[in-house]
Amino acid sequence: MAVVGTGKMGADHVRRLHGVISGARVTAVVDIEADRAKSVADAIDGCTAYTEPAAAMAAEDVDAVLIASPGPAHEAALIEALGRDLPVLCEKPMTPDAASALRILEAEQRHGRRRIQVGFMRRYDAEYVKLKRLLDSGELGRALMLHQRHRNLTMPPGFTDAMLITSSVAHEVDATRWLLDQEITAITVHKPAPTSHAPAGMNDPQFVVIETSAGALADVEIFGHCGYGYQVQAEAVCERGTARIGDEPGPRVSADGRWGSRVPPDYVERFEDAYDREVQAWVDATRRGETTGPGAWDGYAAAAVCEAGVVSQREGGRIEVELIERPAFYA
Ligand SMILES: NC(=O)C1=CN([C@@H]2O[C@H](COP(=O)(O)OP(=O)(O)OC[C@H]3O[C@@H](n4cnc5c(N)ncnc54)[C@H](O)[C@@H]3O)[C@@H](O)[C@H]2O)C=CC1
Ligand SMILES: O=C1[C@@H](O)[C@H](O)[C@@H](O)[C@H](O)[C@H]1O
Repeated sequence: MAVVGTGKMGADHVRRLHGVISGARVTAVVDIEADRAKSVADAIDGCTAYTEPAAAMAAEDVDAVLIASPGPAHEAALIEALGRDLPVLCEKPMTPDAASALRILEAEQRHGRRRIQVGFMRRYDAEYVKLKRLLDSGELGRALMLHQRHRNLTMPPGFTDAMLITSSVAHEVDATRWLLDQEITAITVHKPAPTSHAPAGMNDPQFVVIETSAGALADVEIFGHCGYGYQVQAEAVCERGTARIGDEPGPRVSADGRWGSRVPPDYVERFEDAYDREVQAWVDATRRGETTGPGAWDGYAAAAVCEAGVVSQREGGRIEVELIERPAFYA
């Protein structure tokens, strides 16, 4: 298979595909930075480095593609993969806005067969899966509210206010839709006084309120520069009880006069198992000739909600989300 984009996520996925996952072999890696692709390819027997996604996808030994280039580059790579009938695991966001996401929905429907899985890996995280099962079981009754916290140690240079929504809150947008099995109908983004640790001019943290089709409310604290680690938590408030995840990712250690757990530095460590399960599930489905997991409809819905969120962030107030009717193809 080919991996497109060999930056932080792409290189980690290559490591995972090569050393952790069974049933797949990385034969091509692509990066517009030729040296970066070459250094990743050189570490793997039989792997060729490319600078053009189309050239890698045309290679005879490429049967599937993992896309981990930046969001704005996804549309072209997805169209190329669909044109070659290659199964794809595309990192989130599927595309950066609703119009481009719609073009992908239309292209996949014209293709006539689902080929795209989107990298919303929280659906494969053990704690999220347990929370989903609990909510689906009905034991706690109907879910009324979802409280979510998403804190990053720091953000890479160039990370913008809009990306807090399109790149970070995108995960809670998908988690809310998936956990509650409801579409999102409106979003409001609030901007408290920023932390002095954020770059000048950046509104960080932000507080997002999401309304759903069945009248549930979800909130998300997104904090890009919390300064102490990477922390993702969620609590569902239901009619007969509450359920909370994400409090304790590591073992509780007593040592040096202290007791407690550690906070991981980033998503690569916090969600390592989830990425492993996500990629293994994709490889297994691909080998069976199937496409499973979050798909292009989920990528489109998330893009539309995030786009509305960026409008709320910029202009203030509550913005309604307009989704097209869900095509039967994505039922
Ligand atoms: N699921 C998750 O938790 C996470 C997902 N991501 C997603 O993964 C993707 C990559 O993010 P990072 O690895 O953090 O970015 P990065 O900036 O570290 O790496 C991106 C790489 O893609 C290369 N690139 C740029 N345009 C390209 C093109 N047209 N074709 C091929 N290569 C190209 C760049 O040279 C760079 O090496 C993004 O879509 C991002 O949103 C990122 C972090 C976590
Ligand atoms: O996708 C991711 C990053 O792009 C984003 O910047 C982080 O905030 C998220 O936690 C991570 O999962």
